[in-house]
Amino acid sequence: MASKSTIIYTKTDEAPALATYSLLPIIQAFTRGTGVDVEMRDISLAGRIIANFPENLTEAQRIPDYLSQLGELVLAPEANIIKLPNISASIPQLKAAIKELQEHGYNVPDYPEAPSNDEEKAIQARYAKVLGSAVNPVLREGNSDRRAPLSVKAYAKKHPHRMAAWSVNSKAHVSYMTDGDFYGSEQSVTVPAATTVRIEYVNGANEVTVLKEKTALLAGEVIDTSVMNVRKLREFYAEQIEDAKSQGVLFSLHLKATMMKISDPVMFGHAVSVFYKDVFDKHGALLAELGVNVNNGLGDLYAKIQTLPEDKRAEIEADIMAVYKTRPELAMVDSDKGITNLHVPNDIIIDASMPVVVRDGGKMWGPDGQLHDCKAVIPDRCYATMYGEIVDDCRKNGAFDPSTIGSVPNVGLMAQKAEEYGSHDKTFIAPGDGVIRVVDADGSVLMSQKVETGDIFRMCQTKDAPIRDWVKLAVRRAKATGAPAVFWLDSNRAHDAQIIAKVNEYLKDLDTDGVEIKIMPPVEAMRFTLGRFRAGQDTISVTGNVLRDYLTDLFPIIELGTSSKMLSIVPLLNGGGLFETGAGGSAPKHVQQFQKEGYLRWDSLGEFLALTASLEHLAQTFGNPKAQVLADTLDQAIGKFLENQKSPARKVGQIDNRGSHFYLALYWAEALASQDADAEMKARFAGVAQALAEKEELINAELIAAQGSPVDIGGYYQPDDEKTTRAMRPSGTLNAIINAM
Ligand SMILES: NC(=O)C1=CN([C@@H]2O[C@H](COP(=O)(O)OP(=O)(O)OC[C@H]3O[C@@H](n4cnc5c(N)ncnc54)[C@H](OP(=O)(O)O)[C@@H]3O)[C@@H](O)[C@H]2O)C=CC1
Ligand SMILES: O=C(O)CCC(=O)C(=O)O
Ligand SMILES: [Mg+2]
Repeated sequence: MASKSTIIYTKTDEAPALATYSLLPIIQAFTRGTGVDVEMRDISLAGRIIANFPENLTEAQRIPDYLSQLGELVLAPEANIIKLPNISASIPQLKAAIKELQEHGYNVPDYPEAPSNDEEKAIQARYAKVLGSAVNPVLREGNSDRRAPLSVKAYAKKHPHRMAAWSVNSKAHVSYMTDGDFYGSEQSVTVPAATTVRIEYVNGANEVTVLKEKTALLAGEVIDTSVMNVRKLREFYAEQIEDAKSQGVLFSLHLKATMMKISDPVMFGHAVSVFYKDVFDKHGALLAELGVNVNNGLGDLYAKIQTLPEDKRAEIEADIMAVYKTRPELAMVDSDKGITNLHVPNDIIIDASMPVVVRDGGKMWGPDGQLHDCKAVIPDRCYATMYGEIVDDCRKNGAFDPSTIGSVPNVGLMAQKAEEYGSHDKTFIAPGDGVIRVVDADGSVLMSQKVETGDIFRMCQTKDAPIRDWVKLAVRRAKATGAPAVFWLDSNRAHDAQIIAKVNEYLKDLDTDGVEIKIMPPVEAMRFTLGRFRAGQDTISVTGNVLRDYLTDLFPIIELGTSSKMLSIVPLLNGGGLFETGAGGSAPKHVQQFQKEGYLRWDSLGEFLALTASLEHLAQTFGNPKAQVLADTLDQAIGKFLENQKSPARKVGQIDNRGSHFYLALYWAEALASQDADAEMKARFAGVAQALAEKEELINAELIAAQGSPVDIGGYYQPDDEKTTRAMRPSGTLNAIINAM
């Protein structure tokens, strides 16, 4: 396990993993001899699959269960982790990763989609630990503090990114259910003392089936239950499909099937089977026989009908094409390849997809490869209404101007799997009509929800200590910035009502002198925040976990063009630090471009910012002055990096991720050579700075020469180390300088 001055740097997936091959050697070279060790831990999707099946693998193939180890480390005060974005895998992605590992000679088992015996059930249970958002909830043992650093915000104002115009006649809008959703059914209680509860289903004949035997609760913990009525959900989808058709707008669906890995794939699946109803009406029995799972998208149907005789397969494919004649056009992911919003559940993910609708003037890509007004379907009212508000605001007031708008940082409640984050093992599909209820250890029924067959029941839990910490963090940020802090809480939501009571109570214990604090339901909070935003004023959003996720992509994408430039800190409850690299994800499109044309447009600014915060935390916690020098000089280097516009561009022939790392190294070495706080470091880095500066032209030439043709990295989920190192470190001149440090 890590020693006190160790920074753990995570190996993850896709674009950030590629960037790591280039950036980590530079970081390790710069920290050498300073008492700071930077060690890598593999928590990639492939690494986590491997870690869960050691007995199937050779000694050389095995990877320790680093995620569990880090899950323990975050409880310790010395924790210092730089966490890069990772894939939260949908089932199609998990299957693809397994297939790739098998092709690489790893004897990991197939994913049993419909386990038929105990052995298969055990395998599925092991894979469940790898599926979906399986990393972040384990590491986020603290609440979330995400904001645009002042230098980054100033840069964005000076160099505003392009925002598409909004027309007052735009037909873009957000559609949500009016009843039968999670919002409408929520119940919530706060338990006064520690206890355990049982979740059980009771059918019409009063027969009880236990769904989850025991859930331990701490004193003061808030629990809530809610139900999505799927009959009403399907009616809603059908109406919205018709409405999109009659309005002539694209139909789009925005869910979080990756993070909300149990409930949202089911909601996604209902959209697929309603949209392609004619196909399922006609071929339902055959498709069921083939094991088609609509929750995995239409892509699953296409994959499974490949085994059919040619004429049958062609008939089904023709019936799919016929659907498009009667339905509205779908929002597209890749119109050239005919990949729609409903193809897989992980292509359009709400936190990243809705901000792009706002950025692009209310439009999404249509089947013709052009942008069109869209209907954004977000079934549950808990969070949909605030998106409705921002879309309406843009239609009324036009596009936001990044050169003048304010900033909306976020303080998010997420520690210890707060709210929906911890609901996965308490989400059930109702086996029949009846009730699902939560029963206390003493036999009293705490909550009872009416369900119909197939309904989605969800229970969440939110511990008291994280809530106290979150309120404290909000006040701290408001004091530090002078910006008002708005708690986005809706007293009409049962869960929020419980949280509001706690917020009001805990605020009394804090020094709130001179701090403006408000509590508003999401729609009003959005209205209030946007008014200030357009006037160039900053407003802190203080939210639960889901709004944390949504707002920390939404506002950064409007303000900065991408959420990857955010400072994203998780002050761990026990004193350690988790430093996330931006607020965005692992950018799969960037990998496609890299493989096709040897150009990586991934911006590592999030890594730079996280590293600065991590070094600073280490310096202050363990009194390491060299780490403070590294942090201060890195901060200066980032300033110069922004000023000189050394972020990756987008096209071959221009600076890419690798070139941006070179400039960071150059500026960091120059700043170290110019400081006077540490003479030894000053002397050591003088030579490095000089060598890098002298070779600037040659290094750039070598880096640009590596672009422009396809790159083979030997795998997508498990790239080959040697091939990827070669691809990501193509400048012999730069490597020689870094390796000699
Ligand atoms: N913290 C975490 O671990 C998170 C993980 N994820 C995971 O990431 C994957 C992809 O999610 P997705 O919804 O596509 O969202 P992403 O944020 O990964 O990507 C959406 C778009 O944002 C832009 N972008 C994101 N990061 C960068 C960057 N560093 N530099 C430049 N541009 C960037 C890119 O735009 P453009 O194409 O215009 O360049 C990219 O195509 C999923 O598997 C998801 O589960 C998602 C969020 C957080
Ligand atoms: O854990 C996940 O699946 C995604 C997390 C995310 O999007 C975020 O924290 O912003
Ligand atoms: Mg997010």
